[in-house]
Amino acid sequence: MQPDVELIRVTKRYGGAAAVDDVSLAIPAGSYCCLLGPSGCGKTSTLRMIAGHESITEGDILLGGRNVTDLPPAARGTAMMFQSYALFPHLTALENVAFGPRMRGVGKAERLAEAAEFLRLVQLERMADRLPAQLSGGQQQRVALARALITRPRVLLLDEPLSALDPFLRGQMREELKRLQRELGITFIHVTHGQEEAMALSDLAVVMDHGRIAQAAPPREIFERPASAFVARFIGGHNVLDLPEGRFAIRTDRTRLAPAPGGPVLPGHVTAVEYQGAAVRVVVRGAGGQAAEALLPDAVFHAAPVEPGAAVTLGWDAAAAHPLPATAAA
Ligand SMILES: Nc1ncnc2c1ncn2[C@@H]1O[C@H](COP(=O)(O)OP(=O)(O)OP(=O)(O)O)[C@@H](O)[C@H]1O
Repeated sequence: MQPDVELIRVTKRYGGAAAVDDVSLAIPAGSYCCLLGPSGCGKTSTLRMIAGHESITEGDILLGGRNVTDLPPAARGTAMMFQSYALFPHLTALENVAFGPRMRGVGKAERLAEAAEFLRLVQLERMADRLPAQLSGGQQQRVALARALITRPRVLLLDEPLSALDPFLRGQMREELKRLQRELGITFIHVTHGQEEAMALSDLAVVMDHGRIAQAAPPREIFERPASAFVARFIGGHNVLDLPEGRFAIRTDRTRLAPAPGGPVLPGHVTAVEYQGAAVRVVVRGAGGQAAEALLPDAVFHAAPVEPGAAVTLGWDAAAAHPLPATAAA
């Protein structure tokens, strides 16, 4: 299938430094793509270049096979949803959603009917007459979403859409975004700091580091086969260990406080024990000062509990150790 969005050797320089450095990426049509990485890695610059809000220093961006590199935002077929919802405070929810069609000259009755349909899509039809100040953060965000979707974009761009919400609302809104993307069948590109968010949402997760793509793959592949120590550390859930056989990423949930028969081991001392409900996280300072941890099912931990200071030997099945390139920084 032809990719919906294609970045071909895209670079963005602000002054001298490259914020996005020779990035190539193909995002399949109708997929949920998350751009993730630490602060300053170039996620937002990449999104803004796709939207047309930022010029491209070098390279090309194709949307649906069309080169949009030099097109203004409105001519691209994208819509952007921002972290701050940027609703008009003096307009009702319905009028906010109807704003796009109003600008396009759609008649009042028609645009309000269309806006009502999109408010229904985000399950907010009962709040149609409220002003933004009379809505919760999550509700305001749904209005912003409806306002972006009413323009019928082929690609919806979302810049940290969940970061202003409390954890409960964030979970709800996450489900909502995924449902909408599935129902509408359009491509979503979503910038996030959060690996959990990217894991939950994406068909394609793109981990960025210093303006480059560290790995682009379905989230399960990234979790099971991180391409570098940076990726393994960033997505979490892994110990990155330098062993005599080389450098490995070993999932913390496959690490135990006992040697696996014939498997590798790391002796050390417990430095912290953190109860997490279904699991207990045991942090260990291993031989040579390497930090590692074991995420144990609660029953396993409580069958043989340990305390900080205890001498332990971490073990794992040899098959659970994923080899990493030795040169990877970070
Ligand atoms: N308008 C600008 N002028 C100069 N430098 C910029 C500008 N916008 C971004 N940068 C720099 O480009 C780099 C990438 O920034 P960008 O906002 O794309 O990163 P990010 O991954 O989205 O970060 P965050 O998660 O903090 O939003 C950073 O080093 C940033 O300081």
